[in-house]
Amino acid sequence: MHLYGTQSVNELGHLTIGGVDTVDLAQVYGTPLLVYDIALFRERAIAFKETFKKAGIKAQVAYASKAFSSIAIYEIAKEMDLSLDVVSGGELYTAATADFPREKIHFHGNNKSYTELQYAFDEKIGCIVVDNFLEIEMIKEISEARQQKMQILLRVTPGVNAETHDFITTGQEDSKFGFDLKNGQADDAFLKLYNHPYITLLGMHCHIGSQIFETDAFRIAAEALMYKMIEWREKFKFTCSVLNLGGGFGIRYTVDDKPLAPSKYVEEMENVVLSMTRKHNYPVPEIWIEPGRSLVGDAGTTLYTTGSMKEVPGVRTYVAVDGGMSDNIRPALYGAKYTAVTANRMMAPHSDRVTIAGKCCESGDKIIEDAFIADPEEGDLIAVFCTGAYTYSMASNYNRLPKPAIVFCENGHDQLVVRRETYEDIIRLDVPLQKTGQEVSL
Ligand SMILES: Cc1ncc(COP(=O)(O)O)c(C=O)c1O
Ligand SMILES: N[C@@H](CCCC[NH3+])C(=O)O
Repeated sequence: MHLYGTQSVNELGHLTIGGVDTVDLAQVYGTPLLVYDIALFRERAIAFKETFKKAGIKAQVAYASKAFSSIAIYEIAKEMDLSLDVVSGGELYTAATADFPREKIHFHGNNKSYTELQYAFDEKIGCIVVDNFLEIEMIKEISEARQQKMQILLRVTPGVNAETHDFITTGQEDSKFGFDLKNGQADDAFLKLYNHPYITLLGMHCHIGSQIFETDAFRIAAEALMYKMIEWREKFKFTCSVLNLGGGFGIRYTVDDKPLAPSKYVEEMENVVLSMTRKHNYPVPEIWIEPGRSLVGDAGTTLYTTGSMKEVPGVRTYVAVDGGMSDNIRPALYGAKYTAVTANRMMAPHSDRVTIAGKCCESGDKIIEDAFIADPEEGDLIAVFCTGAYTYSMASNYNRLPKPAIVFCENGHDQLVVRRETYEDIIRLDVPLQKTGQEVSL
């Protein structure tokens, strides 16, 4: 049994997270409940930052908050002196509500709307990561109309195919994101922005994919971007001051995943940048990175209560829990694998092989096939590990299930940071038909 971060087992045989008994958490807040180990988040943030510091390289570590966005996690990110990636007006609004330092907010997205871009200017954020030609025109128009400066990075696709699930690779040429580095698009984008009175081009950005376990792909991407930067200096006498290499650092969902320490990814990037800048006498750019999953993924654990069970003789036993694909779509969407334990009976042998099913009306609503838990009983508390990234942020109200509550635990204390949805929340946007006395014809 692999435990993460501050997880432990107390004298009652209960799983604890951040020094808090998960059985108590379930009683106080109900289930499903998403519990974050905040010390683990902090540890990871420090590991990324310290590696740059040791090498004496100026850096920004931006939390890619699409992985999990809430006011409280932005407050923790602020405390940890991280920067922040947002990909929508909604994430920016959440960041503004958390009073996140605007100059450390970077705005991403392959189809930012005019309104979203205006909002970014209103908030005077630190940087817009420009993704396409339409966006270039919109940013020019807004900055000129307002006579307001804006810093930008150009997002490019370096043609790197990182080994991960097809849907979560982004650095290959056939991608909806960014300007192609090889076919001249990136140069065209550069020329449209170069020497603009209000737009300050800081440098280049790429993000090659997610849940990556090797450093080669990052090295190849970093080299490709550095070569382009060197070319722009030769051709246009322009020097990039920022190289943003994105996120994508893998975590351990199951025994098959072998993630590297944060320092390993960062050191590889540093080595490429330092050796190429030395060789080409190029000023060392600031390196920016954007970890999402590796900051929050294994810091999150979902607690479910077991309900009905069904044995299909000779095939499998289904153990149903009180959540499902509505709070974690990743197994259904990507075939993502997780591990689980029986949190209220950690000392019992975890030798029963079961399928943990959700409660949604879909046969594919399975959280884990072939989970090994204690001999299941109705009312057990199942803890599914590593659910901190891309679960709540991708959650839905399918079957009108209310979204779970979220609790942060640290040093023996727990705090509710997102309350559980109620049935009133579920219908809050519904507009009943107006009673006019006449039938509505649609
Ligand atoms: C541009 C960008 N940056 C950062 C991330 C964060 O990736 P991860 O959560 O894998 O670290 C993503 C998501 O893949 C992304 O699209
Ligand atoms: N949502 C994906 C990752 C997408 C990363 C964002 N570009 C996942 O759950 O793994």
